[in-house]
Amino acid sequence: MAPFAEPAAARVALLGTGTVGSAVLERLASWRGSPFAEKISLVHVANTRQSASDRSGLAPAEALHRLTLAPQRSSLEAVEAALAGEGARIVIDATASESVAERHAHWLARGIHVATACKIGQGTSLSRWRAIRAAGAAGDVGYGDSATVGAGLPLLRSLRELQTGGDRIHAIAGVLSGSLAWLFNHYNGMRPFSALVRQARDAGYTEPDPRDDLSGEDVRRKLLILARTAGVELEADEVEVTSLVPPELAILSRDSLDAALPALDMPLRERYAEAYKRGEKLRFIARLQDGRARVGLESLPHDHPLAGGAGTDNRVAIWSDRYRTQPLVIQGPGAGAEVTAAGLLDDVLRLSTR
Ligand SMILES: NC(=O)C1=CN([C@@H]2O[C@H](COP(=O)(O)OP(=O)(O)OC[C@H]3O[C@@H](n4cnc5c(N)ncnc54)[C@H](OP(=O)(O)O)[C@@H]3O)[C@@H](O)[C@H]2O)C=CC1
Ligand SMILES: N[C@@H](CC=O)C(=O)O
Repeated sequence: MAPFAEPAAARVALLGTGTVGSAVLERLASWRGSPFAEKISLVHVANTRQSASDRSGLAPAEALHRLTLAPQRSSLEAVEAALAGEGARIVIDATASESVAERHAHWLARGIHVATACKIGQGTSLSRWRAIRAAGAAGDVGYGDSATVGAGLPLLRSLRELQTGGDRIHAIAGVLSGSLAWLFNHYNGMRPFSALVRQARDAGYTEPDPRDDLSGEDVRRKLLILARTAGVELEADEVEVTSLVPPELAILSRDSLDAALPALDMPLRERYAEAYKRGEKLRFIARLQDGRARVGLESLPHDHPLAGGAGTDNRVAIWSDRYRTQPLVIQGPGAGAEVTAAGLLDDVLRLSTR
């Protein structure tokens, strides 16, 4: 390379073209002609069914169309070959896939950066979290996880910066689910809760299976990521989780779920009525303190600091050495395609110049 030549654009593979993946493509397309676009070359796009690769770059606005025409079946084996070439290599994980998460450490070990919205990599078993951390450190590659908690809100970044500045994290508490925040901000006992769940799903706030939100599993993963980032290396089963999903709903296949959602209605109407009588609000809260972690629905006084916010707002309080009495509070939209895609692409831009 000539001494002052521009570095090659980072080569990017996007896995997942659903709610978040499509928004990533839209944001990339909106960068056309801007300096951001020059930093990134999209060379591979895949969902579960198909994949399309082009070494000279796929136009983001046409990527979904290229995918429908692609003769190539989707295979995770193809990702490395598709990324081969000069410049930084980055996988964007916009799936909710166990098999994609299982490969994060592998890609890092091969010198490929990973930017992920999926929490299964860092938010499930401790051994997988450690494998990802170790592979990233050994390969001097980056793992972009901003979108995994708070859909890109500066939560993980703040925890890391506080610790880099010498603080110990004492406790974390707050609303970590955008869909549950939206549900409890809108539920007033009049419309059935199940109807609101359908609306949150259709707006793209829930996980592909909304039971992952309602059961507290998604919040468990986020709390595990926050706790581990704060130096509290918990195993998944060390988080006490109280689910909102009745057993008869939990056992159903995804295909039969929609019709059975009204099973949520009566128990939540009762919880709401009790809270209302006391002048309180229902909020789905995650708490970490003294190495103990728990997640579940709480009834909070209406003026409680964690009861505020609107829409899909996450609201998270962090206590540390410098924020000993009054916590640092971070609030903002915690779900939705656009903010999540923006968080992912912030990470991609950072990784592209590492
Ligand atoms: N929605 C939100 O507000 C937020 C979501 N996230 C996370 O983003 C991720 C994606 O969520 P969302 O877009 O809503 O989910 P969707 O179900 O809309 O999209 C998932 C996509 O992943 C694809 N996919 C699944 N497995 C594979 C695989 N092995 N290889 C390639 N593609 C695969 C699916 O393919 P196919 O189309 O063929 O089914 C689909 O295109 C989740 O992990 C979620 O937790 C994080 C923050 C906020
Ligand atoms: N389903 C999640 C989406 C973001 O992680 C949520 O509701 O917070």
